[in-house]
Amino acid sequence: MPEQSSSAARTAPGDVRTVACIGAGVIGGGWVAHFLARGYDVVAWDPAPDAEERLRALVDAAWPALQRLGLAEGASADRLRVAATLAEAVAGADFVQESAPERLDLKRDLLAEIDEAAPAGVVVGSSTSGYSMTEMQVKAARPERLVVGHPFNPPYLVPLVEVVGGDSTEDWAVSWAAEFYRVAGKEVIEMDRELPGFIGNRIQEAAWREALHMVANGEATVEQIDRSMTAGMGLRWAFFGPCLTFHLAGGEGGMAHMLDHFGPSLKSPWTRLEAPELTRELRDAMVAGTDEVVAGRSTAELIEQRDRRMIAVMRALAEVEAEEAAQAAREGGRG
Ligand SMILES: NC(=O)C1=CN([C@@H]2O[C@H](COP(=O)(O)OP(=O)(O)OC[C@H]3O[C@@H](n4cnc5c(N)ncnc54)[C@H](O)[C@@H]3O)[C@@H](O)[C@H]2O)C=CC1
Ligand SMILES: C[N+](C)(C)CC(=O)CC(=O)[O-]
Repeated sequence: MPEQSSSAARTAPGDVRTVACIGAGVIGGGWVAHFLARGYDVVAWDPAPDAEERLRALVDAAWPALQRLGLAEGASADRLRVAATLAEAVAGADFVQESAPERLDLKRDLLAEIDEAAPAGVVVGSSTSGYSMTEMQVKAARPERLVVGHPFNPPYLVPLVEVVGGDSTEDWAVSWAAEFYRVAGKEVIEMDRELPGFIGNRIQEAAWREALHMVANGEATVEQIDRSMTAGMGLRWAFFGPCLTFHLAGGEGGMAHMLDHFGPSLKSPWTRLEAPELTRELRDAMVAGTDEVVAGRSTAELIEQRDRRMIAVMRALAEVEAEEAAQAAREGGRG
């Protein structure tokens, strides 16, 4: 990590008033809706000729859901301004979120352009799905303030954002970005090191690649694959991640028993991914890490919490599905 530069953030995370969003497609538009709903002024820029029309349509479509979730004081879709140039968009920004296409060459040039135009001390977050900031910040004159702020679609509903700097990013910028995203209502994972694909995408890409293999080999249909998630583990993963879920697979014996019982299955052809050796060190690390998440709750308490939350998720889904079915019936049984 480079020496701390004399520059530090121009604005405290809690004093941000204006956010610039560069790139206003699926994700950039979702960020615009999120920041507007959290009560910020948002200035967007996107080179596409129809970008403003698309952007305002996306915000208008998202707004009812955001109103149901609860808008911040002073939040208004009217606080969106679309700038004619990138420089105009970032000139008065307290924070910049980049959401341009996932192309390394484009990100490098764009981050350098944003860096040149944005005031000193303004942190810039990239929505990149998997590039490291180290490889993206190579053309920037002031790379110390560039971080990854990887969201999940749609950013205005899915709370997670993964934050990590590059080799030329300074610690203050990573800490500032993590704190700003929290203040802006996001759930932050501040990573200790760069990892291609960060955390969430590595997990979901593993599932995604298996899904593609199964379809390619005629082993499962798209419908079966999606239903295996929505009627299976997806219900659990909304509130217990894969580790805590498998802790309960071990019953009273927890993660330790689960690994001892199902450890040999790691070598079964259940996946095309190479399994790690289940060493004693890995076993102990999984048990210790899970114990931290368990935080003293008994298996009975966890089972009760799991079942209560799963019933809540299932009831909420059933309620929405009944409303959708009734709506479809009113509309003449739309397919
Ligand atoms: N789509 C998704 O589910 C997610 C995407 N991301 C990341 O967000 C970023 C944007 O992805 P999407 O919104 O899906 O793509 P998109 O294609 O929907 O939007 C990209 C936007 O960037 C604009 N653009 C093109 N060249 C540009 C430039 N030089 N400067 C500024 N804007 C430019 C385009 O006009 C377009 O509106 C990518 O880095 C992607 O990996 C992150 C999380 C989820
Ligand atoms: C498909 N994707 C890799 C761009 C998805 C993400 O990056 C995160 C998400 O929204 O699932």
